[in-house]
Amino acid sequence: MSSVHLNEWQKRSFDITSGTCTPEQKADAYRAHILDIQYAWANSDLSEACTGSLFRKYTEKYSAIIDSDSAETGLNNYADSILHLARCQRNDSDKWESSLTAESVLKLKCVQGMIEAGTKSRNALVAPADVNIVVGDEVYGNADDGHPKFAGSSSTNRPSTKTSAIPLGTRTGIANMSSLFNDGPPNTGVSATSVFGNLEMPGASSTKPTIGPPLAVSHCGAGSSNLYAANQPTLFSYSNSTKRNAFYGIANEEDIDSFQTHGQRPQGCSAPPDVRSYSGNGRLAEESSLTSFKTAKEQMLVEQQKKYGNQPQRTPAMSSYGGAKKSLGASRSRGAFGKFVPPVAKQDEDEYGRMLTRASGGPSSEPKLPVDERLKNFEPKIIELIMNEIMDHGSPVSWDDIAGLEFAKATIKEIVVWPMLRPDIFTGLRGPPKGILLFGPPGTGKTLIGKCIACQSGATFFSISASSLTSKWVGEGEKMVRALFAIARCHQPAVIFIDEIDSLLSQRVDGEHDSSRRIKTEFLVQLDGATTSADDRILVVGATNRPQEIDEAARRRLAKRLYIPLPEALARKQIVVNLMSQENCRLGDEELELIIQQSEGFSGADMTQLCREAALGPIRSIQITDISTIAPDQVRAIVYTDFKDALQTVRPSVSSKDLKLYEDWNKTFGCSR
Ligand SMILES: Nc1ncnc2c1ncn2[C@@H]1O[C@H](COP(=O)(O)OP(=O)(O)OP(=O)(O)O)[C@@H](O)[C@H]1O
Ligand SMILES: [Mg+2]
Repeated sequence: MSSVHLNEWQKRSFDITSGTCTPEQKADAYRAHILDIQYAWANSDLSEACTGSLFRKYTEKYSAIIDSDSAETGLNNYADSILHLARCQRNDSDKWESSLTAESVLKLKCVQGMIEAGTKSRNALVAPADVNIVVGDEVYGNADDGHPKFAGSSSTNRPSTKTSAIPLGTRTGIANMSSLFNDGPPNTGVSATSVFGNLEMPGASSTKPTIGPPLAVSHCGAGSSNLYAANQPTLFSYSNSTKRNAFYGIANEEDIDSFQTHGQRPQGCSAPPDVRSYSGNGRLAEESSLTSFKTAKEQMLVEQQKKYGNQPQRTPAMSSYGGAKKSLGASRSRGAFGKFVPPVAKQDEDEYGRMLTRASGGPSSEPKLPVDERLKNFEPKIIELIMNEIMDHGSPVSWDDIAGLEFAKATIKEIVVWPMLRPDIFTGLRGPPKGILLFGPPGTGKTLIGKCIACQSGATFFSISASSLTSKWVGEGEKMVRALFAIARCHQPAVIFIDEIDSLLSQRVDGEHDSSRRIKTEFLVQLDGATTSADDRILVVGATNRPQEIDEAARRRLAKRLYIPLPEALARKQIVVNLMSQENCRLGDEELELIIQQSEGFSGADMTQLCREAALGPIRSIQITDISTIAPDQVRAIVYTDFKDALQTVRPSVSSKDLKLYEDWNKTFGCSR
């Protein structure tokens, strides 16, 4: 070798042995050695014997690094970087276009051979990978018109472990293949006509009985039959479905049906070949079937068949091609309709009965047949809706939590609590009214009273909003109302609290939508107790801040109309004291009085808002930088100035004009003294 080469060689050898080289560098160095050896040999610098010896030595060293999967010393055939390399490669596959055309396919040697063989040889046409088809000796093509055909006569079958006899069609039972594929998949790119020319298929038109010899078919297993269904360029057909099924044996019936093409193709005609295999890679299915190669789809089908046995499996590729015949109804058991459940199932009704009985607190064995009977007239979904979504179990509220409103509280206790406790005393004229209307300005505690009734009355409490009773489905709203009262009757004593009742029972006007009018009417009927017995202990409590909008019929039925006014000074004081008792607050009596004076005209909600705002005062006085580190007990107490600041921003939400309206309505329709 030249001195230059030797120097380089020595340098590389030194690097390799120094121990600082990475496997990649070592591999490169050895590869360079090998190239040098080849180069020297080519220049006759090395003898053949020496070249062979060196070449072997360094190739072994090189391979030891390349093939080793050791992370420290090997490259594992560049496994880690191979993808990176691949990514760097230019890839023009998206620009690739198949060179196959209708003409070029016909010119393919294999196609030519097949057509030729079809005319001359009885065995040349179909030899799928997994199905051995033996055609009797007498079967051969009739080449009088140049088109391959099967002609049948008597034959002997080759013995097979699992055979099905399939008669071949005579010429009269042969359909033109081109007509069979006019409805074929558009993605084939090559029409079947062009693939096969005017190749005629036997038995496609099966109106006449086939008289040909039986075709012995040997199945290689479940998977193979499925594979067959997927790829078979089936150039024969079956005269009826029984025979067809006999042919497929244990093959999946849906797969078979997927061969049924749309439209004109007559039932019982031959299954189409998988034309995609012609257009996709230019290789005939016949050829592929002769090898053991399986595409991923084929393998999947085999796996599915193994997994699910004979259960019908719908395969997308197939259904996209055929399957029109069975798609109606057959697919109902799965897919979008698979989960459909009829809304009213007989057994479900009984289950609802039991559920309702359980929900009412009694053991499931407790006989409550009359109750359940009445609810059976309602759709379970409506009952479920009311049971699950309307029954309210909110956070506990006591009467003391409601500041002021002494008269309203006393009246409600009289109407709701006592009769519930002593139904035997509150009978006849002393019987409680069936409806209460709580009306007043916003934020005065009407909803709060409803919650308190829920907690304190001991009755089953239904808290519903008008929107949950109205439905976009015509007729559903009335059913909801009826179901609500029916369920309430099953759970007596019961309180039905309807917040914002004005939206449900607003005055009926001309041009109003029919469904909302019907809901109102139904509600009034139920409210009137027309359908309830006198002993029913159901109370309807409505709350509204728009009493003037309530229908006069509804107003009459809500006999106790209680005005829930703005809180008086004492009530406002109680709200502040209640809320501040949970906080670090230092307010003198005088300061408290000042706050109460300055909050004249505030509603209960406004007072709550004032306290919230004041509570933020100490936080606002903390430096922003200290906020993240300050301990909670270091935050200063809430003081009068915080309230003074809060009063600058919190204003009363009820105007004196609005207040006048409520007072007038109260004077006209209210029950307050
Ligand atoms: N009398 C009260 N005592 C204590 N807190 C009250 C009182 N009134 C109102 N509040 C406070 O105001 C909040 C709002 O009250 P609530 O929701 O009961 O008002 P409302 O009368 O139903 O108003 P709207 O008519 O707007 O529905 C309550 O959660 C409560 O914190
Ligand atoms: Mg309310």
